[in-house]
Amino acid sequence: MDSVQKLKKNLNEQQLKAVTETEGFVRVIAGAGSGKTKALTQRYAYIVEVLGINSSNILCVTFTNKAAQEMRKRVKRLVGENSDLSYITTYHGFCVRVLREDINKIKYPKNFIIMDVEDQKTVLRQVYNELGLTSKVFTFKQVLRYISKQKTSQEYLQYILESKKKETDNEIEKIFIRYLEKQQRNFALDFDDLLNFALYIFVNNPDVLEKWQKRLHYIQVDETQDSSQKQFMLIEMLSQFHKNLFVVGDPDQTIYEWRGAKPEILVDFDKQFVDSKTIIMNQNYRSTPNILSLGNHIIKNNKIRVEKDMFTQNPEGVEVVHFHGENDYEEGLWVANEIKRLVKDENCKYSDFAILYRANHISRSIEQSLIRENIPYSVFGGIRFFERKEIKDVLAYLRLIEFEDDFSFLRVVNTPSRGLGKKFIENVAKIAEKDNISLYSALQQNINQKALSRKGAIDFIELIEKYKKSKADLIISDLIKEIMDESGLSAYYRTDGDTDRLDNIKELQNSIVLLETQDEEPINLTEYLQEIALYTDMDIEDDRNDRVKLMTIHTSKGLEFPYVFLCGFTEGVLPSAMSIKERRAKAIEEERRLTYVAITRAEKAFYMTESEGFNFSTGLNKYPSRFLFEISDNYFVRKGELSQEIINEAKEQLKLDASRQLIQKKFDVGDLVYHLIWKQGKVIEVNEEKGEYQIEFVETGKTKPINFEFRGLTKIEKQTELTEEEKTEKSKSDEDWNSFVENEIQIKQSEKPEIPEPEETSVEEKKDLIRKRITDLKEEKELLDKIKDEKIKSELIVEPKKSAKETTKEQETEEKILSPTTYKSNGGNSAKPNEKDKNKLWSKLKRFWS
Ligand SMILES: Nc1ncnc2c1ncn2[C@@H]1O[C@H](COP(=O)(O)OP(=O)(O)OP(=O)(O)O)[C@@H](O)[C@H]1O
Repeated sequence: MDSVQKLKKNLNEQQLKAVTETEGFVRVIAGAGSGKTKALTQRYAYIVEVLGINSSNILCVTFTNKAAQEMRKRVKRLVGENSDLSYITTYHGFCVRVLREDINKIKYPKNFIIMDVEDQKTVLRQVYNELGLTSKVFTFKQVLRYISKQKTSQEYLQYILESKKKETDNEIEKIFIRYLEKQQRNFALDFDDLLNFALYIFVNNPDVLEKWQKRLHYIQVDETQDSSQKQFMLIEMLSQFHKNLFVVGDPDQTIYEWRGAKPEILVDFDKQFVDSKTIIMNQNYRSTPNILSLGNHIIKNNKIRVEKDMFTQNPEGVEVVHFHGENDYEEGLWVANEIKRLVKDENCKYSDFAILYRANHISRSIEQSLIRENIPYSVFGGIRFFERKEIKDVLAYLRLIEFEDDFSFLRVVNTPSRGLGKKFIENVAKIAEKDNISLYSALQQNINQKALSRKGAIDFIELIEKYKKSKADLIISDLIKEIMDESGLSAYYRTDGDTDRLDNIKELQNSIVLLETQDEEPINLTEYLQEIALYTDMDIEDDRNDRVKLMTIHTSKGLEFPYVFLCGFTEGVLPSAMSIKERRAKAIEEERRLTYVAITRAEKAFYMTESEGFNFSTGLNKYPSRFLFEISDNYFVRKGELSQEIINEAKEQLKLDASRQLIQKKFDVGDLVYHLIWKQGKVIEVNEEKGEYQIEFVETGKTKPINFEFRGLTKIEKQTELTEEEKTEKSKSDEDWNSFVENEIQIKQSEKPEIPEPEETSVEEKKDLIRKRITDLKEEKELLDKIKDEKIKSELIVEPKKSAKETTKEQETEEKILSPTTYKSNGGNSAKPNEKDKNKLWSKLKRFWS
């Protein structure tokens, strides 16, 4: 067989097209399981073997290092050992190649340093020392996030590459500037710099750009849906000479939009490159028709996508199953038993199973069931639930209170930091050894000794003693809550900025509440800790390769497994509470794509499971995911009883959310608007499908996409300079506005609240609610005042007045409500708004609260 035949072998018609269409701009929309990797590697080999192009003239960009390695391995099999495959790389990898060759253009040495996160932290440590800061002000994590955010724009390059100086009073900005100075002095580049520097060199050195353009005859991009704007800008620049650009991806599998991925690059590729060709690879080789139709059925509900229906010629297979449990214990147990049954009846291995979830904390109940049922498992790209730091910390507090053991003492005595260092612990240890007592007793009995009598130590002893006395009066879930608050652990994890840790602790509480509500007898702390100890010390003898794999859906991207369980298919988990709260149609679409990714990982069987109970993250009862209700009954069979009552409640909840989500556009093209940060701008595009405006801001000259529901945007009415008389009127009306707001607060305090509150709310809680509402109301007023002040201060662009027809009555009222000064003219002589306006205002404020 000659090499052409070899490379065309086993390809379907679309794959063959993708392999042989080598010239021009080509886009391949490759659905899940359609053999994208196969097409990409064969195409690369085709260019080398059949067209005779040297591999050093082909750039192939992948999304991860792992994908690049895999691809190099496969290509090597096709083209042999001797080709240079170093241009099969990631975006970062390619930028390093460019910089190694051309960084001297910006007077950096070719042996510049690439910093990893640890190096970044070392630099920050130095900066903190110099500025006399501690991590109490900002954690490294917060600063690193800030630095990365600043580096999404290229502005900072002026400070390191063009020696522009910057003064600031802002603490975090000061840290950033020092960090940049240190980077510059050491010729050190962090990961964000790699792309920015390469782009900077290309933009400012046309000769360098041309050299690279001419060198790279063919460019291939994998997972294009996950590329960011800047990454694609680099590719586009490079492809401008030979104009051979091949992009492949699946917009339905975009799951990194939150991190800057722009699926539009792939979706609108044909618009950007009008002569481009599009190939749709829609034959799936991975899954059964049942699994695939479920995926197709769900993803159809997304609006931003390229229409494509996947098909397969694989045999029918078994039905998709939905299991509903009464609680997460039942859910986990059902999954474990189903795995055991299949291993026994279908003769499959544990490694054939993957358990996927949206959020890490979901693994807790599943892990407990797997351990109980003696099923070996490993957590892919993560840590087992009971081995996570935060869980161990909380349990150590409980253990110390119950058992006073040394391990727990050492773990928590300085967590969070109480300023008790190594020397201090050594002193305690000496006494413990001499008196043959526990470390805790040594400290407690000698707390008045000079060497031990530190504030941190005294507080710690007081805290533990308090709970040793009161533990009998508290249920364990309350005990954890109080410890978290009083020990400072809650605050510690909150400032750490890692919400996953707090979610995991809530999940631990959740599991205890479940135990407490299930058992008639109150559970005893000793028994509980002993049971938990079993989970932290798993000693199942097993073949390390034959284990069930647990992982998040994000980690599962690009992988395939015979049997897949999607667990925790619960509203508030998938879609996540955050995406629901943000109320962005876009965020919900990304969550739907995650569901699609999970479904399409399965080859033989797919299960979706969820359960009733209480969700600590959302503070609400658990209901099945909204996506489950999007699936018609004929696509799956149900196991476990899902009562009509739960279905009704869940749908009611969704209706509530939907009514909140129906956020209409408030502005039209041409409207002048005011943004709290970027000040004055003009709406130049309204995209109803995406729910966003494109706004060009006067001060920065930049255009930004702003969501419809963003509250910090107000319309600027046509306004001319106020006369003195008008200014006096205005200030009078401001007083009226203030007294109106005060008055409203009083009226509302005395009225029965319009928003129904749970019956069991205590008087204290009600007071808190009211206080919160008053604060919110005041904040709303301050916001309005600020906008109003700015409006008057700024020199406004005068736009031709709109015709009455263009502005609807409703918009008028809405805008009047937004603008306090309009009350003056609204009711004729009366400065106060009329009843109708008051009600409108009130409902607006209610919306603001909700
Ligand atoms: N023409 C073909 N004939 C038979 N099997 C194929 C063919 N093309 C691909 N496959 C098989 O289909 C499966 C999916 O392929 P691959 O992993 O490349 O898909 P993908 O498009 O990268 O999927 P995803 O985007 O969902 O991760 C693999 O097991 C692959 O070997």
